[in-house]
Parts: sequence; C-alpha cells; structure tokens
Amino acid sequence: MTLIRLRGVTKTFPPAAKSAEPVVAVDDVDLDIAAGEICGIIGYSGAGKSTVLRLVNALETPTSGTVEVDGVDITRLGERDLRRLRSDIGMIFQQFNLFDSRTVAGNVAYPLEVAGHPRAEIRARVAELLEFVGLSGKAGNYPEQLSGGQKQRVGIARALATSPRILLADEATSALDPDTTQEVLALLKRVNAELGVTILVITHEMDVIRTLADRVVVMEHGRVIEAGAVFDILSAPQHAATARFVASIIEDVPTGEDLAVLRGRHPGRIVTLDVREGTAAQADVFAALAAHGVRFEVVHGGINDIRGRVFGHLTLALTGETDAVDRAIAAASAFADLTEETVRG
Ligand SMILES: Nc1ncnc2c1ncn2[C@@H]1O[C@H](COP(=O)(O)OP(=O)(O)OP(=O)(O)O)[C@@H](O)[C@H]1O
Repeated sequence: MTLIRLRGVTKTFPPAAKSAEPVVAVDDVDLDIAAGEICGIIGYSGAGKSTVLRLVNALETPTSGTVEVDGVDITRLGERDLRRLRSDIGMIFQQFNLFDSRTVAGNVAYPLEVAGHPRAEIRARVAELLEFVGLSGKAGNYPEQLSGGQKQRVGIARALATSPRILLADEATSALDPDTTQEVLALLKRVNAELGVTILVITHEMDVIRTLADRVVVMEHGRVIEAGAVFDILSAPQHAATARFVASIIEDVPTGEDLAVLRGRHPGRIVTLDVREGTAAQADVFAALAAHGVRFEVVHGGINDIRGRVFGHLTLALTGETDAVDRAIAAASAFADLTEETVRG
C-alpha cells in the first residue's frame, strides 16, 4: 500500500533579488513510498531533498502537483487536520533540535504535553520510549550532558512519542562519528522492524542508504534522476551522479589511476570480471582460464553483500601465450561479463 504519494510536484521559491530568477527547488517529482518501507533520498547539497521532506509534512505547499499521505491530499487540509497529520509524522534532525532547558524526559514528553495527554499517561509513555532507545538511566539529564548519539536517540524517542506511522529523518547521522552513526542506524532499523514505522531518510551519504534503506531515490537539480531497490542502484547505477555516489562507498572497479599502477606491476593482459549473485560463474571463468593454460592473479576488486544479495568486480592479471590468452578470454566470456582493461584517463 502506498502511504506517501507525490505526483508532478514542483516547488518554486521567489527570487532572492529582484533581478534574479525564481528557484525551482523541486521540479516535477513523482514519488511513491510504501507503508512499512525505509526509503532514502540521496543527492548533493541543493538537490531539493529537504524541500521534499517539508512538502511531505506540509511545512511547504507545492507550487503545483499533489502530495498525498494515506490517500489524503494534504495540500488542502485545515488547521485541525494538519495537526492530526503532523502527530502522525515524526521528524529527526541533523542538529537534534532538543530543548536545552528540558531534561531528556521533558524533551520526550513535550509532544504529548502539547497534545494534552494526562500526566500519568505521559510518564508511562516516556519511560517506555526511553527504554526502547536505551536511555532509561538518562531521564533526568540535560541535553548538554549527552553525547551526539545519545542526543539523537532522545530525538528519536521524542519523534515517536505520538506513535506516528511515518518518521522523516533529515541528515540524522551527518553530525555523528562512524561508530555512533551505525548505532543510530541500527536503532532506526528497529523502529521500522519492531514498530512498523515507515521511514523516509534524506542524506548525502551513500553508506547510510546501503546500511538502512530498502529503496533509494536519487535527486539532482530538483528532479528524480534514478530510483529503485538499493541493490539494483548500487550494482548498476545508470546516471553519472548516481555512479559518483556509488563510487564513494564501492571501489571494486579500478580507476584510471589504479590501472596505471597495475600496468606498471603486471606486464600481461588485465581483465575485469563482473560478479553477480552467486559464485558459480566465477568458478567457470577460473576453470576456463586454467583449461587454456593461462595463469592469473587477482589484482584488484571486491565483492559486496547488500542484504544477502551479492555483486562486485574482480580484476585479473593474466599471463600466458597471446593466442592462449585470447582463447581463454573468449571461453571465459561465455560465463560472465569480462572487460579487457585499457588504461583509462
Ligand atoms: N525557503 C526557501 N527560499 C528560497 N530558496 C530556497 C528555500 N528553501 C530551499 N531553497 C532553495 O531550493 C534548493 C533546494 O534546497 P533544499 O534545501 O531542498 O536542498 P537539499 O538537497 O536538501 O540540500 P541540503 O543538503 O544542502 O539541505 C536550493 O537551491 C535552496 O537554496
């Protein structure tokens, strides 16, 4: 079931100066997010990610197009329905946005106080949420006494206070170190798996997408340039910008520089083998090389596992008679994609 649906959404901001052009922050975007999934939007600064997030919780209204949450066009809601919508959507931020003057418990209680819940009920719910995020012992502490990861866990507990069905995460781990990032991402996975919350994350880090998301949407200049299952996008990016994001975490294909170094070391022919879903083809390729009397060394590459699905590249330096190497490459090509490496610029 589609929980969030954008159709033909454009958001234009007025020009900063009289002479300037209006800014098209989001440009004709279609987006479907299914109930229960974790969807990531990735893009460089200014791609329009935050604006999409703000359109989903109705902090912005589209210049044209429709934004639906659970089948309801949220661009037409009155104040009361908007309040109800926002209590169904939690949000966490890069800088955590906690109230410094409130304790941890006070921060988590805040949305429940605003919604007018009875005090005893708030106390019980706050205890339950702090237990869930592993901060029961910190209820009376103030944000300044917490680490960044602990602050974000308070942010997550607060965002979940009203039991929303949707959680929006705006660069939620960008201010954290790598280990703490992994802890927070693990907590977000639990929020999804144990509480069934649909999560939309925006990030400029492909690693966050790889670790957390089921599906990824790539944005550039306000447009969606590519979208699909994380495995499909990481293993075969179609767009140049997507390929750059993928290359930031996956370095299995040698760059031009890598190849120049490899050539210096290995006088023979160099081929790169495309490995995908299973290792049978690898064994066949190696057997074909051996059958033609060609020796090989693995000189570059890597195998990636995305939720149990495997892809990667192995670069081999081959040695043997020229004719034998030609025949071996032809035979091996029957089992897998083999690319002979010429030095690239
Ligand atoms: N309120 C606003 N008024 C004018 N321009 C805006 C406003 N909000 C966003 N923009 C512009 O819209 C474009 C998209 O911004 P947005 O913040 O959505 O991008 P982003 O992908 O989230 O980038 P970042 O990661 O830097 O936040 C940018 O050019 C930005 O300057």
